[in-house]
Amino acid sequence: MFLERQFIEKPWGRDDLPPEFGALGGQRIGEIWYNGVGQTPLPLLVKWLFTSEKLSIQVHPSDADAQQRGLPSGKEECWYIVEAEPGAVLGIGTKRALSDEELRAASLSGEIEELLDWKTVCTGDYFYIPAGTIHAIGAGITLVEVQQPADITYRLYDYGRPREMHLEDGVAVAIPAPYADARSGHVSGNLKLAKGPHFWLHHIVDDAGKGIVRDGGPYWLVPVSGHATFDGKSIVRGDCVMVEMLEQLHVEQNSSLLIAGIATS
Ligand SMILES: O=P(O)(O)OC[C@H]1O[C@](O)(CO)[C@@H](O)[C@@H]1O
Repeated sequence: MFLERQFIEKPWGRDDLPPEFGALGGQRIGEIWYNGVGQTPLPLLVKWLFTSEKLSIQVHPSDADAQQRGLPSGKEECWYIVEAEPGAVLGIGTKRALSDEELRAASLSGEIEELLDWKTVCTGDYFYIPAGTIHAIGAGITLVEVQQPADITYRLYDYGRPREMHLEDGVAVAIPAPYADARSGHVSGNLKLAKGPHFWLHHIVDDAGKGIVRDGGPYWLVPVSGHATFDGKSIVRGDCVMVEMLEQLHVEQNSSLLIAGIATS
């Protein structure tokens, strides 16, 4: 099933998306969400993000934090960098551990921007972002994000943009400490990128890569570059296809395709 695109406007988005993502009528699009028929939400949310400015410095709740607030689930996410302008950065974790009071004060003053640990990124970098991690995606980046299907972001700092802030919830759920998650790195071949309690993400570059996928379907196929077919039909960058089996998937040599699925163990 080819999933339906939902275009989300964001102040940090772009009005010049590559043509394969569809006509946008001059809107400033930050995200494309991939939903089921009639825009039905699915148990995993795949997004493309396109940035021209920094996103808010933010944090997401864990399942337990979300449930305490009457929300069905928290939000963990994983990023794969598709393109990054030279010098483009992501902020993940803080340079040192902070107390709640320090985090609150730094968020109010903007000092949080200097306390965040910014890293230069390039095509092929990936990061699993556990709930509670303070983070911000920088400008000039195109990435694929796979996440729990919960639209809950607590903004700690937004560079003065006139958007809603969530300081108290953000401070309550944040774990303000250096990022040290082993589910991060740089990939160019067939590799299991990350597995969390809710979902997993693999990167494959040819048909042999299908062999590393041990978990059952459904599978979300996200072509990034090169050429792939499913059941004889071309699937190209801009598509996201949900399938039950991988037998009919063919990935040409030196392509780049992400496969995501729901964690069952
Ligand atoms: O608050 P902002 O800056 O719009 O950022 C929200 C976005 O950030 C992300 O959590 C990525 O970090 C997206 O999933 C989410 O839609």
